[in-house]
Amino acid sequence: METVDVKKDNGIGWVFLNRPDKLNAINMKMIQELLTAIKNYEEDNEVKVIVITGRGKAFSAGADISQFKELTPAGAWELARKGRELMDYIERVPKPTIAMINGYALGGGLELAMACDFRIASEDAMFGLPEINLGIYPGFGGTQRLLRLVGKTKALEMMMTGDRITAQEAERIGLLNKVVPKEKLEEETIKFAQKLMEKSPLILSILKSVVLYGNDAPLLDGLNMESLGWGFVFSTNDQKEGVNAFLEKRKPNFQGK
Ligand SMILES: CCCCC/C=C/C(=O)SCCNC(=O)CCNC(=O)[C@H](O)C(C)(C)COP(=O)(O)OP(=O)(O)OC[C@H]1O[C@@H](n2cnc3c(N)ncnc32)[C@H](O)[C@@H]1OP(=O)(O)O
Repeated sequence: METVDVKKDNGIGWVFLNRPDKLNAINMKMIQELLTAIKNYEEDNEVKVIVITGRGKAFSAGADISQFKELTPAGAWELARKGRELMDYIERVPKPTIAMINGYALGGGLELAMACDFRIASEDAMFGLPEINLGIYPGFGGTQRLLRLVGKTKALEMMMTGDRITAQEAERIGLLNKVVPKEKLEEETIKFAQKLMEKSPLILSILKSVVLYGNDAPLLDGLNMESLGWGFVFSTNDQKEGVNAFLEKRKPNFQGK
C-alpha cells in the first residue's frame, strides 16, 4: 500500500498513516487503503485489537486540502461519502479500536480518531476541527461524533472557532481516554490493548454493538437491546468460562466462542 502500512504484533493489528511529509493528510487513496487494512484485520483471527497511528510528527493534519482546489460538488460529495463510510466502518468493526495520537489530530484526522473506540495521546498532541477556516465544515462524521463525545457547548466552540486545543484540555472535556508522556505513548497503548485482550473478544464485540446501538437510539430501545444481548451472552462458552473461573479462583481463559 502507498499511504498506509500495517504490522501485526502479539494480537495487535497496527495501522500506520504513512504520508509523514504531508503530516498524514488523508486523500482518496488513503481512505481506500485504510478501509482495506481494517477489513483485513476484521477477518484475521490473530488480531484482537486494532491500533491506528501516524508515521512522523502527526497523527493526521486532516483531509488533504490540495484535493479541494478542483473539487466539483459531485466530487466533494463522493469524497465526503467515502470518508464517512470509512469512519462508519471503523466505528462498527467488531474489535476494539484505539487511535494512538502522536501529534496533530486536526480536521479529518480528528474525525478518524473519533471513529475509534479509544483515544490515547502524547502530551504534546494538538486537536482541532479547523475546517471553518477553509470555508467548509467537518464532513467525515465529526459534526455528529464530537457532539456526542463532548456535548454541544464544546463541540460548537471547536467547530465554529476552529481553534486548536491541547491534549490536557482534550482529556478534560472527555475527548481522550488518556494522555501520556511522548516516550511512553507506545508502551501505554500496548498496555491498554493487552488489558482488552484479556477479555473475551466475543463478549467485547457484543458489548460494543449494544453500546453503539444505544448511542443512536431512544433509551428504551437501547435498554431492550442490552437485555436481549445479555440473554444471548449466556449461549456462549466464554460466559461459562468467566463464571467458572471466578468460582474456581483462577484466571479465565476466553476462547471467543
Ligand atoms: C470532503 C470531505 C472533507 C472532510 C472534512 C475534513 C476536512 C479537513 O480535514 S480540512 C483540513 C483541516 N486541517 C487543517 O486545516 C490543517 C492544515 N495544516 C496546518 O495548518 C499545518 O500544516 C499544521 C499547523 C498542522 C502544521 O504546521 P507546520 O508544522 O508548519 O507544517 P507544514 O504546514 O509545513 O506542513 C508540512 C507539509 O504538510 C502539508 N500539509 C499539512 N496539512 C495538510 C493538509 N491538511 N492537507 C494537505 N497538505 C497538508 C503542508 O502543506 C506541508 O507540505 P509541503 O508544503 O509540501 O512541505
